[in-house]
Amino acid sequence: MTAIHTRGLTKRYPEVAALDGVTVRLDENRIHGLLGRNGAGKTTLMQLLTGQVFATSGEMQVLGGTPVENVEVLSQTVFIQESQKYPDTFRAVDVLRIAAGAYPNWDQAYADRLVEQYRLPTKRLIKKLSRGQLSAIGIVIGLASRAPLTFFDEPYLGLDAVARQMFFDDLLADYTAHPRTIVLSTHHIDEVANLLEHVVILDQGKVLLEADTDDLHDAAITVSGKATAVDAFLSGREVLDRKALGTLATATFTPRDGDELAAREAGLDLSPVSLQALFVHLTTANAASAAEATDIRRASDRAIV
Ligand SMILES: Nc1ncnc2c1ncn2[C@@H]1O[C@H](COP(=O)(O)OP(=O)(O)OP(=O)(O)O)[C@@H](O)[C@H]1O
Repeated sequence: MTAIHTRGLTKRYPEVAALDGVTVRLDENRIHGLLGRNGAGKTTLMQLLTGQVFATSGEMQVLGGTPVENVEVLSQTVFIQESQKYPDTFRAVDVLRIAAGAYPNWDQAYADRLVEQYRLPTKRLIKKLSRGQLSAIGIVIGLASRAPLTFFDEPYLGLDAVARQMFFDDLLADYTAHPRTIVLSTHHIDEVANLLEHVVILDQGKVLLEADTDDLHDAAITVSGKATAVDAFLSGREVLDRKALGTLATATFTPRDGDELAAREAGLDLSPVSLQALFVHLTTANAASAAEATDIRRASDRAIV
């Protein structure tokens, strides 16, 4: 079943098209990664999908309906934003009490456990909390609400590495026990790569790549070895990236049938391309990478077949 389907979704501001003809399909009960460099349009897409801003044009279906002023859809949705503001007199305990009343699937015992785990001082005024503690409030709400559709927009600003890892572990454990659709925007790609089942990469408001992460692994391969052997092997192949260090070279390319065997026979080491490497490569030189993203998508489509 599809949780989210957009067609040609566009949001124009006077100076910029924050989203420009975005067509994506996100299946339900999966963890989707929304990746993109600063200003790519990630937050805007989430704001549109949660009815917080209006589209300029295009269509979207969220849990079978429009999210705009639709209580039925919005009551099943939680959106954790990095820039969430709270009234000056509020303490975390006040926010959590409101969240408990707002989300039908709220699990209070789980929320209490998370509060302890993230060492959240619930009685202190929110305006006195550190950046990481503020993020922890969002994480507790995002997880304990168990909303069928959960959006996390960079939810861990200010969290230290331990707390961040804790969040990824909690997310995976709770998602496994209570499957739901999760959309996570992040710049920490390597840290979440194992968690993501499907990714959408946005660049300047457009979809650069949409693919299942399993298929991406088949869509590009990294070879390394002696530079002369690597270059001989790459001849006639679609190269995405090549780096040399002295007499050694590493290159990422789009494989065709039989390429893995051929690389081994050429004495090269093979490794799956990392999502982070692919992301950096695709988003650094936009014009060239749009064509490459199309090639990778074709390759990942072949992998699906
Ligand atoms: N309310 C607004 N008015 C004008 N421009 C906006 C508005 N909101 C977003 N934009 C612009 O739209 C583009 C996309 O912004 P958005 O916040 O969606 O990006 P993002 O991918 O979430 O970025 P980041 O990773 O830095 O948070 C940016 O160029 C931004 O400046």
